[in-house]
Amino acid sequence: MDYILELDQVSKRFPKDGFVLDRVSFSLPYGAVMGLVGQNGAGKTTAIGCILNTSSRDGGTIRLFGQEMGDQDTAIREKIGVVYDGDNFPGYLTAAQLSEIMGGLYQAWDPVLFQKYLQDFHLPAGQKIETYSRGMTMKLALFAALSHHPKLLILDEPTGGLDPVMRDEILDVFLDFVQEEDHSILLSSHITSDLEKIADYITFIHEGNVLLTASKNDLAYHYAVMRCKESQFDALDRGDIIAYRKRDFQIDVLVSDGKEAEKKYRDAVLDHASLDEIMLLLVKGERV
Ligand SMILES: Nc1ncnc2c1ncn2[C@@H]1O[C@H](COP(=O)(O)OP(=O)(O)OP(=O)(O)O)[C@@H](O)[C@H]1O
Repeated sequence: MDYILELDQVSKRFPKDGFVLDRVSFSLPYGAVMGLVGQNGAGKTTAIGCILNTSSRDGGTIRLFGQEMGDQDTAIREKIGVVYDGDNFPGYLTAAQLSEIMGGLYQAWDPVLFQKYLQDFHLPAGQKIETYSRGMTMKLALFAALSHHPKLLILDEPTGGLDPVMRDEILDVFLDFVQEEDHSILLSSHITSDLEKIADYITFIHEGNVLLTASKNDLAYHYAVMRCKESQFDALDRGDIIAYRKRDFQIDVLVSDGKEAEKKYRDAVLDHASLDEIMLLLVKGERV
């Protein structure tokens, strides 16, 4: 399989607060959307900073479009559209002025496409960006990222703080973007329902470590939560248990192959594992 983005054992330390991004590895294929999920402070933004080379790393390799990106690598940067959580542009600019500035930064800047986005999504070109609502600002950032014809979109919490209608509109723009088979998206998000809708792959990150990286189909069709009594839990092969959590009257056990588990443990009760529940079990659960 060809990958648009590959992280291999990427590490980054912040000695002052003791945070370590610890040998993070994952790969994003062409034509796919990967969701980077994790709690606040898990290391998502740090990982994105390493990918974009805005943050130096202490170890590991990152390949974009099959190459390692150097500091002056404008050709690779041209092919990446980036949207950060929060303010992406100075508020005193209008969208029309922003278009002129972007034209100077990106060879492939397409003012006609940018203008079309502004019109289609009712963003006033002559109004200062600081007067935009949060949703309008996020849309503007996304359209600016798309208007230099990138192949890879990297989005840090692009739908955070948006209402469901606005989120849905933005998710549709993402889905439209990945219709092209050489386009991919890496997005970090806390909103697992968004990822259920658009992600093909999910990477769970916790305290700087990748806990799990898998295709969403694999998670949806194979991963399951087994509800066990204590005696059933004791009889499980330890190798079948990814993580477990003791509750009042049962033990929830995350397994990677629900159908196998159903065959093997005839009296087992198995439920579909939602992203939220997988995350909860990986983060709060215990390992054997
Ligand atoms: N420039 C920095 N200097 C020192 N510590 C930093 C710096 N940037 C991030 N950190 C620390 O690294 C850890 C991971 O932060 P990061 O922003 O990557 O997490 P995140 O998963 O993106 O969180 P959130 O969902 O809240 O945005 C945190 O403990 C944070 O304090």
